[in-house]
Amino acid sequence: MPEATLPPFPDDVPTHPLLIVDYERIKAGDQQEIDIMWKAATTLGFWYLGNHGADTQVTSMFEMGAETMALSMTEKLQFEQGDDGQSFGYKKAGANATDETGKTLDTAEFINVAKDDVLAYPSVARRTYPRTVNARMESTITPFVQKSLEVNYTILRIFNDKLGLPEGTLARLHSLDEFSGSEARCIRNPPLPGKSLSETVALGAHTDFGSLSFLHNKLGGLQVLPPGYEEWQYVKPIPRHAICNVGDALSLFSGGILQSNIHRVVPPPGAQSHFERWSLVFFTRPGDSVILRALVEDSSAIADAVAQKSDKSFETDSTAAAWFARRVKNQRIKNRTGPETWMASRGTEHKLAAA
Ligand SMILES: O=C(O)CCC(=O)C(=O)O
Ligand SMILES: [Fe+2]
Repeated sequence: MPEATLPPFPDDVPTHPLLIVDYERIKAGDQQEIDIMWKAATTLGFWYLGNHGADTQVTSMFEMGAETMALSMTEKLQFEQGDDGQSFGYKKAGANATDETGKTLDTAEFINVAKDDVLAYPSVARRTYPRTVNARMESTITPFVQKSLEVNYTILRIFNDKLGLPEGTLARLHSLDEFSGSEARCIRNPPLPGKSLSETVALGAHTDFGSLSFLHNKLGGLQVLPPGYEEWQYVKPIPRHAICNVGDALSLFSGGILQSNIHRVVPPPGAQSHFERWSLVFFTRPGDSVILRALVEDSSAIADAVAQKSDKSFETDSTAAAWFARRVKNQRIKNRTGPETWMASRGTEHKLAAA
């Protein structure tokens, strides 16, 4: 759907402001701009990123998503991610719980494409995909993934420096040569007019599992629960601006200096609620074998941060692959035995909430 036909985000709905960061400036080393991003990443963990240069790739990815979601359910289900903790592939709407009660299911369907399959194409690295994905692998998905990798590795390089880590530390933990959970995701959420908000949570409250998320959306619906707030706050989409956020892995590596904040997706507000909501994310996640723990030996700033939070643990004893599989698996409603299953799908939000 052309953007011009979508109603604007209503002006009587409160939103949570995010800092705006210019990608070209941080890439060029502009310290003032880097300080803005650092402030955002160490407080809420969310910021807008303008001037990222990915607009064409994003538009094509939404076309790929529309072509994929238009396939028959029978065809899409051949590529479903399943109940074993595998993220790559198609996820049908209603496959996941949205809270500990297990009473409401998610309303979003999405397609996840592994960066490993994109980089290996036409060889199959992790799994196969619907024909609409294969048809656009070279023309659309590879350029989007390459661009997203460039953006996220630029941000990782800057955080590496700010955290006082030896050069290349974060890059090595996210090596492109190692299999990882990094993936591109295109999400479709249908309009559900007349249903109450509690029945229509598109994606339940969560922190992102990996290190960095590069998100593109057009309609409202994304909400954050900033530290110290009791009510969810909408994040208003700004045209041609991505929303970037820190995930649990990077928060753990940094000893909690970088913040991985809880968020969820609900139907778009006001007149926007009558429209399908599409969003697109590239998730950068650590290499599968990397243990998620604070890098205390590599940075005195991280060691100090951990020492100051003696009531929190930044040692997970978990590889990135196991962390990711545990969380994906335990939010699947098929695997639910009780509230403990939901708790088993959680990340750092409880441990770090009162930091
Ligand atoms: O659709 C959105 O705006 C956010 C999606 C999200 O949080 C996720 O896929 O992890
Ligand atoms: Fe998320």
